[in-house]
Parts: sequence; C-alpha cells; structure tokens
Amino acid sequence: MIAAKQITGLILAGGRAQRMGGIDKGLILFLEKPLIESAIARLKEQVGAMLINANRNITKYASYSYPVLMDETPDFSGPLAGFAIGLKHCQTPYLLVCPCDSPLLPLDLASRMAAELERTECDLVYASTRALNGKIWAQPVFCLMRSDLGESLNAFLKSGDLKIDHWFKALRSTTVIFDDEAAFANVNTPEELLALEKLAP
Ligand SMILES: Nc1nc2c(ncn2[C@@H]2O[C@H](COP(=O)(O)OP(=O)(O)OP(=O)(O)O)[C@@H](O)[C@H]2O)c(=O)[nH]1
Ligand SMILES: [Mg+2]
Repeated sequence: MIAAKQITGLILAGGRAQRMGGIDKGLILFLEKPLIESAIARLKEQVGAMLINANRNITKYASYSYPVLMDETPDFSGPLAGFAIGLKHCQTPYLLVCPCDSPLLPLDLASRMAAELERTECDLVYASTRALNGKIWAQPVFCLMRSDLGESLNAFLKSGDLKIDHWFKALRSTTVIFDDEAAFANVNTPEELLALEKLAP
C-alpha cells in the first residue's frame, strides 16, 4: 500500500489569474484567509511532505514554512511548468499535485488516487468528477504520479507542447471518478469566489 509519508503534496499557485484581474490568486482572501491556506490545510493531512509552486510574492508563500519553488520555464507557460519543478524537488516516490484555488478539495484525494495508482500500476492518475447530468469531467491539475517522471516531462516540454492531457496520453495514465463535484469547485473569477464562500462548510 502506498503510505501518506511516501507522497509529497505540491500546491500550484504559479498562474497569472487573468480572470481574477491578474492578482496572485493563492493570496486572495477566502473566508478572511489567503485562499491557499484552505488547500494547504486539507492537503497536508494526506501527505508526508509539502511543496508550494509560486512565481510571485515568494516571501509570503514561504511564511507557510514549506519550500517555495518558482517555474524554470519562462512566462507563465502553464501548470506543467509547476509539475516539472515539483518533480525536480520531490524527495518521495510519489507527487500529488493540487491547485491553490480549490479550497474544498477532498480529504480522501490522496488515499483514493494512491489505491488506483497501485491497482492499475500506472505512472499517473488524475481526478475526474461526475456532474449531476452524469457527464464526466477531467480535473487534470489534481493528479498523483510517480516522482521519477521528471525526464519524461522535461522531454515533453522541450518538444514545445504545454498541454497537460497530451503529456498524460504519453504515459500510462488513468483516472479516479469522484462523485462529490463540489469538492473540486475552483475560483476563477470574483463571482466564483463569493459563490464558493457560501458553499464552504
Ligand atoms: N506553475 C504554474 N502554474 C500555473 C500556470 N498557469 C496556471 N497555473 C496553475 O494551474 C492551476 C489551474 O490554473 P487556472 O485555474 O487556469 O489559473 P490561472 O492560470 O492562474 O488563471 P487564469 O489566468 O484566469 O486562467 C492553478 O493552480 C494555477 O496556479 C503557470 O504558468 N505556472
Ligand atoms: Mg489558466
């Protein structure tokens, strides 16, 4: 069984947040605390070590006492840039990536993804959600992978492709479907922030 201590959690807070007006999304207030704090609180219970990926306000992110890693590829080239620096610094056999803007993320995320990774012997497992109408949506920035995939990812990024699903297809990958879609709700706009504050327990 993959144990929590074999997993490093990586919170991605390195985006541009253009739909939020370009501010640093991880630091906007959600129920009076920086948004990233909700993700940290939920993820840290599920893993043995934590990393934060950010490209701005490094000192503020460092105040959470986890290593803060900046993208090595320039100009906000997308979430895979965060995956790459996370894989480079991960010191456990598995890396679990989550975004900073999903404050209700599931408390059984790591355990369910780890069980599926082990069962299927895949390299990577990503989350999907089932909408009320039954449709399945991939949530690719929630994913658990073997931490020896750095070379594969670096080669993929060097080829000029930045699309998460393209990299996943190049690997042995699979998904876990979560029925609790609300747990994956994320904040992209000021309106979504207000709506999610009302949903929070
Ligand atoms: N490291 C890194 N993470 C990114 C980058 N772009 C997006 N992300 C992260 O990927 C996750 C999902 O991205 P989005 O919800 O689109 O966030 P965003 O790109 O900051 O917001 P928009 O500019 O409005 O699309 C968030 O956790 C972001 O922080 C990037 O260039 N580098
Ligand atoms: Mg984006």
